[in-house]
Amino acid sequence: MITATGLSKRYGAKTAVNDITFTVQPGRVTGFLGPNGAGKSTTMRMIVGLDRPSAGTVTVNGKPYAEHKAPLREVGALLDAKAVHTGRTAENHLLAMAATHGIGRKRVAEVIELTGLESVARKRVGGFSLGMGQRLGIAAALLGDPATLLLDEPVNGLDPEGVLWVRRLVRHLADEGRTVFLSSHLMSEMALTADHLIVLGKGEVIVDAPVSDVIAGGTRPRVRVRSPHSSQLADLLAAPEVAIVRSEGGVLEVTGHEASVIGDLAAANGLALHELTTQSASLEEAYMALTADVVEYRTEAVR
Ligand SMILES: Nc1ncnc2c1ncn2[C@@H]1O[C@H](COP(=O)(O)OP(=O)(O)OP(=O)(O)O)[C@@H](O)[C@H]1O
Repeated sequence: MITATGLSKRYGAKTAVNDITFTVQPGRVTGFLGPNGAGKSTTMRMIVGLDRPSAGTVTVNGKPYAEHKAPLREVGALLDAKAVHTGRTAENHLLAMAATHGIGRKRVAEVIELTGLESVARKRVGGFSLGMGQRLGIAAALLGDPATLLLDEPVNGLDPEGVLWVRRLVRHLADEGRTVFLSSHLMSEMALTADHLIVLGKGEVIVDAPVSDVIAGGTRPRVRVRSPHSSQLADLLAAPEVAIVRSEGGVLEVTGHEASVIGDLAAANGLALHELTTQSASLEEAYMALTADVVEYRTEAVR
């Protein structure tokens, strides 16, 4: 479990993190989101004692990181996959880390296997691709079999098979009762991986809620209807709070009516339907709506 209470970090005049309070619960995957510069990396660094809070506290499994006698056994962190001695082999890197905590060769071999690094374990890390570096970072995070995992952009640089592997791995770790806290800029991936979301904007928590609530709250569901009588149907569906977009092939995109209402209305008027689908809203849309006011580095629309 990770608990932040009134946590702040200032760099000179710049407030990177402003009085945030949140708990990352065990047994579920919590996604950590926010626009560039929102304070995610700063928060993660404070969690693992790499940055000192200007105010407030953050604990991992009940204690500040620095007070744990064997921190690798409490929290495994993937913060910067490139922060590895490039002259070492992957195996030697893991053995060196393991030695600081009295972790044996057997566990090193286990995490190498778990992360699919067997074929490159004796190669120098300097020659690793981004994806291999990520796998090594995840292997290092898992080394101490920790109850809490902190993964900053774990799918960065991974191929589709690697992305799927991370998704399954974090799900498995959460199902074992561990606390999993991960950041990603890939909303579609986050929607598939996380159970709960904490969203930062300009150093403050703007959302702390289940993924399903975030998606449902940020967007109105759309229903796609296809009918040979689409014009007649559109006239019947028209109402002040209802938006209808007509497309080719007798397709209507309806916002403001549930699929059941549309189906019943069509049946009552003897209008055949060839398709009636509720389009699930995307996390990306909900996220964009939520963070529209807190984006610090705005880009111009491409013309
Ligand atoms: N060492 C530092 N000195 C001064 N300012 C800093 C320092 N580290 C971070 N900042 C500032 O603090 C703010 C938060 O940065 P942080 O890297 O935590 O954001 P982030 O949410 O991780 O962003 P990104 O998605 O781009 O990684 C930014 O405005 C950043 O410029």
